[in-house]
Amino acid sequence: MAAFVARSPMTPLRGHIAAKPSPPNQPQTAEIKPPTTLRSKRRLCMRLFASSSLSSPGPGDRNKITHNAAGALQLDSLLPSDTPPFDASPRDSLPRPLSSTLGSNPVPDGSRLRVAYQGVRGAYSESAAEKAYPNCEAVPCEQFDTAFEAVERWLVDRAVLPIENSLGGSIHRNYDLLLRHRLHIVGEVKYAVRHCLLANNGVKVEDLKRVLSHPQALAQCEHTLTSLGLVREAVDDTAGAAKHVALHKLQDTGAVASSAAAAIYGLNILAEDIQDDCDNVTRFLMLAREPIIPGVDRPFKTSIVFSLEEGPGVLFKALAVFALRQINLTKIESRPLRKQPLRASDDGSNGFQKQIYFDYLFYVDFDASMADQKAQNALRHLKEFATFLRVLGSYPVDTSMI
Ligand SMILES: O=C(O)C(=O)C[C@]1(C(=O)O)C=C[C@@H](O)C=C1
Repeated sequence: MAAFVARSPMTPLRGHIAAKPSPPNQPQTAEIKPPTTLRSKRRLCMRLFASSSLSSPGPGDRNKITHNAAGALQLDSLLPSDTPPFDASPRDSLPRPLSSTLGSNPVPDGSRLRVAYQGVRGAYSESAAEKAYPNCEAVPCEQFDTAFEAVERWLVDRAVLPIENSLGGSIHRNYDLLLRHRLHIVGEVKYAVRHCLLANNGVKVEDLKRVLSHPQALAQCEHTLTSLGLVREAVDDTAGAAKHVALHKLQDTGAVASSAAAAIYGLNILAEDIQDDCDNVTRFLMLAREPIIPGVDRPFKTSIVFSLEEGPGVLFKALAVFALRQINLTKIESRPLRKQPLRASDDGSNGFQKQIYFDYLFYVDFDASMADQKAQNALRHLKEFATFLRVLGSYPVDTSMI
């Protein structure tokens, strides 16, 4: 069995501005209306910054924005002032109202949408961003947090980030970041992920001892990599792995990445479609500073997050608010409630010792628009006993052929 070594051979990550988590204690169901005047736009901008614990962007902020060695966007408060500024051109300093038309591109003033993704050129996330917003300017970001922050700080217009994969499961980090940040889900895009085994010119499969890739990609190719007896090393993204192998002309190390990454970094494709199942699809979320106006003209989905009191049947009761109204649930995910991960029962009535429970946040996606009365009633019902509830977004279902 091949060993899994979780370390990054890439340039060490620089510290980025950590967004302070917002306490999940207030229902966040209110919509922010698009601003109409420049002043109200500025006010909205300030309000958003205030709520995300980040200061509003100004000339000084340019010093904090850089690209790393791999070319990805970094937000760094510790950089010297002579660091080359990121091209946050004037259009980024003026807030633009978002339209309710998904995928609207180019934006009304004729400029292209700037869309943040995690990874470097050739990452699947870049292709997903281009599928979500054709002709956009895809902006590479070093980490998921960086992409969230880039939208919050008006450096880009949108972010497209993976949330789940049909083989590897949920991308937990992004669930946690959805709650920590104040962005809204305005759409989803499904992308068929087809992994290749890449190596430098002249390197054969039998020369390989190890392989680099994103942990999700390594997990999606578990059988193939095990059968080849390769040691796995996790890096930040698949294309970054390809770039590293090419840059260092590695002869005993391959990368699991896309055919696009092979072309960009000049690697050979030793094997195609090496994922464990040919149906390998990653679902990405499209994130914006403002929500879209939910409609009923096409299939919509709504994503929420809530927490509950401990007690028998409480989760059953929570899910029943949807079942009672014939609302189909498409996804449920639980994550530790970090602010209060454990809870001791104060009920000593059964004569046993106090019990310690884990406390959770539940993320649920359901098949209904917030414009639908049924969905509003279901959430009103849920609010009667949920200790916290936030609507993350109500957006059109991606029904496109993958
Ligand atoms: O590394 C990449 O290329 C990515 O875009 C990231 C990512 C992920 O986070 O799941 C996206 C799609 C694939 O599932 C594998 C990796």
